[in-house]
Amino acid sequence: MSLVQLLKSHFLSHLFICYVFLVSGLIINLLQLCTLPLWLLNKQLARKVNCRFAYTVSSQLVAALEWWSGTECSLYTDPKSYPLYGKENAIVVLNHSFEIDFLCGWTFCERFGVLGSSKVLAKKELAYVPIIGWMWYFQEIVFCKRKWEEDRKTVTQSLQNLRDYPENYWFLLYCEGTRFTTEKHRISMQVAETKGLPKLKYHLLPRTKGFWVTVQNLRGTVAAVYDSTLNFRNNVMPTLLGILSGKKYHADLYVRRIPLDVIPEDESECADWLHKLYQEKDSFQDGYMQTGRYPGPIVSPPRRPWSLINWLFWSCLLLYPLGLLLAQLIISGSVMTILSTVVLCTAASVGVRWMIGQTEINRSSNYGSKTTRQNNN
Ligand SMILES: CC/C=C\C/C=C\C/C=C\C/C=C\C/C=C\C/C=C\CCC(=O)SCCNC(=O)CCNC(=O)[C@H](O)C(C)(C)COP(=O)(O)OP(=O)(O)OC[C@H]1O[C@@H](n2cnc3c(N)ncnc32)[C@H](O)[C@@H]1OP(=O)(O)O
Ligand SMILES: CCCCCCCC/C=C\CCCCCCCC(=O)OC[C@@H](O)COP(=O)(O)O
Repeated sequence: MSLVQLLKSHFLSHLFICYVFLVSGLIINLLQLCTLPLWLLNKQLARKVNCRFAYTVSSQLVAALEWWSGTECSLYTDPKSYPLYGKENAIVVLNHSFEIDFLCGWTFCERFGVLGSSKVLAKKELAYVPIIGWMWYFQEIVFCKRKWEEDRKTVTQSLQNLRDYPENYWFLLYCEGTRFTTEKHRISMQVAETKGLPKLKYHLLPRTKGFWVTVQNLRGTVAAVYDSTLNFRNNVMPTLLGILSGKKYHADLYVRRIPLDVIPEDESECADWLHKLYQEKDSFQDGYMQTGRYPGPIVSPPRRPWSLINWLFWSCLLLYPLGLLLAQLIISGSVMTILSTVVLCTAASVGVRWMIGQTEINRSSNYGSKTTRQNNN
C-alpha cells in the first residue's frame, strides 16, 4: 500500500475531513442565518450571497469525490447542446439507483458553474439534516412530504418563488420518488401492470405529479429538460464511505437536452410523456449494461480547482484552533477536560455517521414499498 493510499484510508484523515466539514458547515449555517435581515432589504442580493455560502459547503463533498477519491465523471451528450449547459435554467430528470448519485449531480453542477444555485425536489425529512438541510432552507430548495394532497399547494408556492431567481439553476427531479430496491421495483411494476404500462427493467415507475407541477410552474423561466441517466463502470455500487476512504469510481452520465416547449401542458398528456421518457431511459440502461457505454460522443467537462481551493482554505483556517485545543488539552492534563473532549468528539463522529447514513440505500424509507400510501416513512 502506498503512502497516499494509507493516508486516504486512515481513520485520522477521515476524522479531519469530517471536522472541517462539520465546523465550516455550522459556521456557514450561522452566516446564512445572519442574512435574514438582508432578505427584507434586498432579496436578490440575499439570494446571491446564499448561493456563494451553499457553494462553500456542497463543494467540500464535490472535492472529496473529485480530488480525494479521484473519481472520474464522463459526460455523453450532443456537442450542440453542450455550450448551453450552465447558461440556462433547466429541469434535470435523473435515475435514482445509487447512494452517491446526488453527489455526481453536484459534481456536474460544479463543472458547469451552477453548484451554489442548484435545486432539487427533496423529501421533507432532509430539511432537518444539520448543515446540508439547514443550508437548503436558504437555498430555496423545494421540499415535499410525498403526500400529494399536502404537497400540491406548498410545492406550487415554492416553485413560483423560483420564477425570479437571479442565478441560472438546475432543478433536479428524481421522478421515481425513492431509491431503487428490488422490492420497490417489484411493487412498482405491479402498479405499472394495473395501469397498463410497459414494465421497466432498471427504473421504478415514475411519479408524474411532481414533474407536471414543476414543468407547469417553471414554464417560461426554464428552457429545457435534461434527461440524465447515470451509471458506474464495472457494475460497482459506490458509497459515500467509499469516497471518504479514497476509493476511485468512474461515473458515466448520458444527457439529452429536450426543449421545454415540446412537453405537453395537459396533465395526463404530460404524464404519458414522462412514462415514455422512462421507457427510453430504460432502453439506454439496457444498452449500457450490454456495451458499457451510452450512444453518442463523450464531451466531458474538466474538473475545476475551486472546490479544492475552498477545501484547503477551510482546512488551513480550522487547523489552527484544532491544534490549539489539542495543545491545551495536553498541557492542562485535566481528566475532566480530556473526558469531555472525548465525549464531544464521539458525539460529532456519531452525528456525521448518521448524516452519511441518510445516503445509504439500506436505510431507505419504505415509501413505494406498498401500493397504498400507508407507512410512508
Ligand atoms: C449536463 C449535466 C446534467 C445533469 C447533471 C445531473 C444532476 C445535477 C442536477 C442538480 C443537482 C441538485 C441537487 C442535488 C442534491 C441533492 C439531492 C438529494 C436528495 C433529494 C432527493 C429526494 O429527496 S427524492 C424524494 C422526493 N422527491 C420526489 O418524490 C419527486 C418525485 N415524486 C413526485 O413527483 C410525487 O408525485 C409527489 C412527491 C409530488 C407526490 O407524491 P405522492 O406519493 O403523494 O403522489 P403520487 O401521485 O406520486 O402517487 C400516487 C400515484 O402513484 C401510484 N402509485 C402507488 N404506488 C406506487 C408505487 N409503488 N410506484 C409507482 N406508483 C405508485 C398511484 O397509483 C397513484 O397514481 P395516479 O395515477 O393516481 O397518479
Ligand atoms: C467532505 C466530506 C464530508 C463527509 C461528511 C459527510 C456528511 C454527510 C453529508 C451529507 C448528508 C446529507 C446528504 C443528503 C442527500 C441524500 C440524498 C438521498 O439520496 O436522499 C434519498 C431520497 O432521494 C429518497 O429517499 P428514500 O430512498 O425514499 O429513503
